[in-house]
Amino acid sequence: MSMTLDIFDYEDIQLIPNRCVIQSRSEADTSVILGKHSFKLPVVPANMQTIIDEKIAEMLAREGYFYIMHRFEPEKRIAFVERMQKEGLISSISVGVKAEERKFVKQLAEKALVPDYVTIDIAHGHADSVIDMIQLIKRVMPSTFVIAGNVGTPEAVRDLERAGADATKVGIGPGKVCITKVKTGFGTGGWQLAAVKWCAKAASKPIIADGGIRTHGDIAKSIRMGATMVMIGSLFAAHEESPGETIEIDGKLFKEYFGSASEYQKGEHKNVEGKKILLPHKGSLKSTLKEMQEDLQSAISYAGGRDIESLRKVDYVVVKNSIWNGDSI
Ligand SMILES: NC(=O)C1=CN([C@@H]2O[C@H](COP(=O)(O)OP(=O)(O)OC[C@H]3O[C@@H](n4cnc5c(N)ncnc54)[C@H](OP(=O)(O)O)[C@@H]3O)[C@@H](O)[C@H]2O)C=CC1
Ligand SMILES: Nc1nc2c(ncn2[C@@H]2O[C@H](COP(=O)(O)O)[C@@H](O)[C@H]2O)c(=O)[nH]1
Repeated sequence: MSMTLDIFDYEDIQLIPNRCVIQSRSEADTSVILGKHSFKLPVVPANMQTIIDEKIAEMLAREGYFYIMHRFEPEKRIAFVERMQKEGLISSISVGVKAEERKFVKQLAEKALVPDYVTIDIAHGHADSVIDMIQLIKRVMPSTFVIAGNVGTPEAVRDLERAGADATKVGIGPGKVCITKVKTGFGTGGWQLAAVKWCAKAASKPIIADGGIRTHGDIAKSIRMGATMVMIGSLFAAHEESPGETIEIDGKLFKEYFGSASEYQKGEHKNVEGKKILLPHKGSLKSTLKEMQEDLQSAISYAGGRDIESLRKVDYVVVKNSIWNGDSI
């Protein structure tokens, strides 16, 4: 097979502006539809233990944002889904693929406790185990929207879609606390945006671009390359509400952010593919979400449109490592 693939990442791309048709950025509509629901932003905080907890999940659901609860306190998931559904909020959880996770899915179905969204969250999502899990969920809870991942190739997207996935999550190793690329030699780190484009071309259902987002502008770039939604860890870490531990160093506050495959998550040093970092304490999560929305509204105005769809058609240039040009925010 011969293939020509343009290789670039977020910092190598600039989108080209079009004539503006709105009077104010506040007119730009940043909402997105995923499954049966519409959300305020095409952005979801990573389903990681230092990024989201039940309190944040509830806040996001109430405020109209998409969320995916992590799977690292498995025993709490049934009560969580029950509570969210009782309160009329969207229920969105994660599962793995091991035997106890299959049992858990069957338990949900037996209780007729069907989450709106279930994300199958494992490192190497192009796997028989994931295909089996998609098929199980679709058999016992057909109305659940299944997100499967993570993958990094069109073949994987097609296989998971064929198995019944409603969306696939793209990104092997581009994450801020990821060490997969150095531990295994594999991944989309350094060319994640090109991988999103490559996978999106093969997809017939939504793609979620996962990992490597470092600036708000990267959200618009992901959408341009075919993503419906963007999953973000590091930009959502270290907020007032964030679950990670707060640490004071020389009078400055930091918060921890660790990988789901790190020893801090696993409690042992086995198959470690993640690390822990400390990030300067940020303000409130709500203020970051507000700024993200304003920046995306501005991006839509540069695209010459009124909504997210306008970002999908803009021209772009590849200018290697150009955007920082020695600057920082
Ligand atoms: N997006 C990314 O780039 C990455 C994300 N992660 C995150 O880390 C967390 C832990 O992931 P993961 O270790 O998959 O979860 P689990 O430890 O729950 O593993 C899931 C199952 O898949 C098996 N498995 C895991 N990796 C492989 C592999 N490379 N080949 C064959 N079987 C495999 C495991 O068996 P066994 O452990 O015995 O092999 C286990 O049975 C997840 O939240 C994931 O999203 C981790 C790495 C990369
Ligand atoms: N290789 C690993 N990837 C991980 C791990 N834990 C989470 N992740 C992935 O990173 C993104 C978040 O990326 P960011 O650049 O926005 O910080 C997350 O959604 C996972 O897909 C890990 O331990 N190893």
